Amino acid sequence: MKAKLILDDGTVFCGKSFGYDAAVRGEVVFNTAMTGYVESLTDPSYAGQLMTLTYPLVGNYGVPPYSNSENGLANYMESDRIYASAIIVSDYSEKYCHWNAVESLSEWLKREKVPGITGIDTRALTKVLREHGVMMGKIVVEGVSEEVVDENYGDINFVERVSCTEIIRYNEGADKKVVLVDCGVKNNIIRSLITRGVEVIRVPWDYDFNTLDFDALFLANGPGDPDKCITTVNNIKKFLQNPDVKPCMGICMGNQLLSKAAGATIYKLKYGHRSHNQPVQMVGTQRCFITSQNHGYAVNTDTLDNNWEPYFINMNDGSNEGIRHKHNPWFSAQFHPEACGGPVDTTFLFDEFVKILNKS
Ligand SMILES: NC(=O)CC[C@H](N)C(=O)O
Repeated sequence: MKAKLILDDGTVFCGKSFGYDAAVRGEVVFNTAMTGYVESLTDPSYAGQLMTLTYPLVGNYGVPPYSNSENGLANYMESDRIYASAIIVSDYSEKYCHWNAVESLSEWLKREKVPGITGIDTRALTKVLREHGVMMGKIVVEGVSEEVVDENYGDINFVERVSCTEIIRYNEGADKKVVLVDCGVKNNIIRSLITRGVEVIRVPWDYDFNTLDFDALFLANGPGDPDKCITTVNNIKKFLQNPDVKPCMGICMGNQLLSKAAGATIYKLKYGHRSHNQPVQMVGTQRCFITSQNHGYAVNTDTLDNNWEPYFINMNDGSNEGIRHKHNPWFSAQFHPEACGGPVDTTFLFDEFVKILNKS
């Protein structure tokens, strides 16, 4: 079936539908990673976005099963469904070969009712987005209704849509308890905590966790504009003001929310960071890490309260990549230490967090 991608500035790209045949509207973003379409599609942080992949050949390693491990988390996915609104590729391969694949990307997209378009010059499209900045767009499929929900990405509280609605506990009974605020958490963050021997108490984004009995706080990733999460920021502020100081770590949206609680403001990047090779420098050292990232907003470091300082800085554009408190064990990263771009280059941050926690 013929399909078109129509950007809000009027640019049109023609291709073919290989996913679910339906029209969809969303924020068109690009990701330059060479692999990882399964993890990216199931990352709740992609909610509301049409994900363009610049790497041309997509689909050739198929899709793994949703098999669950004993803790109830899907083994090979970042959540239990596709969250991206659509996928845009250059050259879709229906044939696949991988020891763990059970179906093709097309079959999976169709079953989950997610549109996919192939035959698009995704590098040309990326040039448009880099010049103009990310923008809204829609995919329409020939012979199918073109009606779409007319919402603007920036107006929606996506966190509310993807967060869990009740408390879920993992590794119950472990010595130390970590409250994990679920703004749209990726499974590998939960796995990274469980394998380090702590109990994880996963709470909804707007839950006042300060009322619980716990030893440390973890702020997860999530979709959309962090300025929509006022309730979470107020809960974090309460946590930071508590004289009983407990460790805290944040990732991505977690970095943004912790920074907001520390007085900072947020701005939108022109086209975000979505790739496996974003270089970040640890401030005060000559150490540079190649990191995996997926974010569209950034922290304005200059607006941080005096008790805080930047922890990491992006070496491409100088934007903030993490913050830390000058005296208390509170820190966060804008990149994803749990993601396997490297594959384990920055997982030491989890070790650091649990080491502080076990000492406390
Ligand atoms: N992965 C994330 O947590 C993304 C955070 C936020 N939604 C952003 O785009 O900046």
